[in-house]
Amino acid sequence: MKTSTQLKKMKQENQKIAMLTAYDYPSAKLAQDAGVDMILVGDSLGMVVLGYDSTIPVTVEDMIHHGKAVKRGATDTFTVIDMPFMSYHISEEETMKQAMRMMQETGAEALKLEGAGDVISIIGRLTKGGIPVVGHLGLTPQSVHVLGGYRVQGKDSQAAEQLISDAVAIQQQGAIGLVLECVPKQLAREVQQKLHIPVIGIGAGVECDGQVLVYHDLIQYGVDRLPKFVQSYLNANEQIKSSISAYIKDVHDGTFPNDEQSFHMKEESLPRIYGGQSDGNH
Ligand SMILES: Nc1nc(=O)c2c([nH]1)NC[C@@H]1CN(c3ccc(C(=O)N[C@@H](CCC(=O)O)C(=O)O)cc3)CN21
Ligand SMILES: CC(C)C(=O)C(=O)O
Repeated sequence: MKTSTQLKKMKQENQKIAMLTAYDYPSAKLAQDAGVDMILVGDSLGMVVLGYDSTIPVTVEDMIHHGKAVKRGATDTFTVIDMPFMSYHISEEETMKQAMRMMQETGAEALKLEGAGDVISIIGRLTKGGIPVVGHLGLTPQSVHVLGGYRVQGKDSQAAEQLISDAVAIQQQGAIGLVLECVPKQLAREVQQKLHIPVIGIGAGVECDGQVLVYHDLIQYGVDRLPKFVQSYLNANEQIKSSISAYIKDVHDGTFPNDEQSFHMKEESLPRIYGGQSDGNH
């Protein structure tokens, strides 16, 4: 497993970090087997797996349930899990309790928290408690209704400067990494150069220290609209649908199952289950 120290070293040596989300045992296992550097149990879970139209309905319970499955499939990959909507905003005590549960029950290596403001001091508290934290700035989907939609952030100089100072503050609190989502590439480059912790981008250009994508976007699985920043490598939707159609046809046609896919018994065993019909006396 790559540790947070090794991930920081990758940045120093200009080695790009490939991160991918996973939400269950098979996605985690395949991501690990393919060799991803880090896994994110993102709260995008709510949208791509649970069918909500935002990440807001996702609960700590949901994250733990899926996080446990991911860690069973990714025992040897550094795994970050999202603290969901409002689970780190009620009070410091509530935040610490939920963070403790998420770490202890899932076995994840780190937690990710969106935003700055009050979140900055919380990142310091969690770090002091022994929990590695990844920050998340730019488009922070848990605030979609405050931001007024899933839109590019940090486009004017004031917003860009605020984002840079937030990034520095998050690093000062001990964060081990930062996700930058949907910001202009020039701003991402600025943050990448300013920080010594890895900056992982999504819709933030190529000059980040690494990239993260949503698993279901990468393979086009169950999603039908892809954001412009996604690179997709497979159309699982088409392949899965045509496989299921072929199965339906085979069942309807009576060509599945064939004889080889069926279980057989010896002829002489038949009489008993048919009530002994073949002894000739009935
Ligand atoms: N399937 C999926 N992929 C993701 O990357 C993702 C999620 N879900 N859910 C949680 C957040 C929400 N994200 C999103 C969702 C939509 C856009 C989007 O439609 N963006 C527009 C740009 C709009 C603008 O120009 O300001 C785009 O065309 O890409 C971006 C990020 C990223 N995350
Ligand atoms: C899009 C990534 C960065 C994320 O936060 C998620 O998957 O929830």
